[in-house]
Amino acid sequence: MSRLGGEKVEVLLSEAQLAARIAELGARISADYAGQPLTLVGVLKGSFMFLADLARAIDLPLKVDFIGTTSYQGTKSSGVVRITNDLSRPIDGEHILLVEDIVDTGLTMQYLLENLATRHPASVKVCALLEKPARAKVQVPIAYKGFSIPDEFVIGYGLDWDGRFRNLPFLGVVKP
Ligand SMILES: O=P(O)(O)OC[C@H]1O[C@H](OP(=O)(O)OP(=O)(O)O)[C@H](O)[C@@H]1O
Ligand SMILES: Nc1nc2[nH]cnc2c(=O)[nH]1
Repeated sequence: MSRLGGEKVEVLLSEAQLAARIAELGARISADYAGQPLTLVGVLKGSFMFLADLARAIDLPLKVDFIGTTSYQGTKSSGVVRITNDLSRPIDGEHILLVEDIVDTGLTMQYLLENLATRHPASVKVCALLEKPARAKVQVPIAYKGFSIPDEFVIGYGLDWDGRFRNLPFLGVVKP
């Protein structure tokens, strides 16, 4: 059995499309933060693959940390964001780039932006691989965005469906 586990999955963004866009984002981030110390904060679990590729596309002496959040059961947001793993150290005075796989309702990012602001960083911006504008419940400023996508539940490249499919190297949609 393959990593699709027998499900029919349609490719929305191929490995090559993801890689090309991430190279562009990395170049922009490298130029914008040149000469400044930058810390990438990956939002677990969904961002692990994106962060690994983005970090390698950024030509700066980076620091990397992670914060874990959860709010989805299956394909539904509970609306309540919970931190499952906190940052490993204080971030006061640091330039932070939150690295997120997807901004859907926007509730996770809104919660994290408010939470990190209380820790007195020098700046906090958002880099999101995907945005689903049709589902936004709150507006979140995304400084670096990979793709806007239609209102479909997507899987792969870090994103799960009930914990599975994070290891697909592309972004897909499950077909019935
Ligand atoms: O904009 P929102 O509607 O808040 O959705 C976005 C969040 O949902 C997913 O995380 P999830 O809570 O499923 O946890 P996971 O990353 O561990 O899969 C995704 O990784 C984002 O963090
Ligand atoms: N896997 C997955 N997680 C999400 N969290 C918020 N939106 C999505 C989505 O479309 N797919």
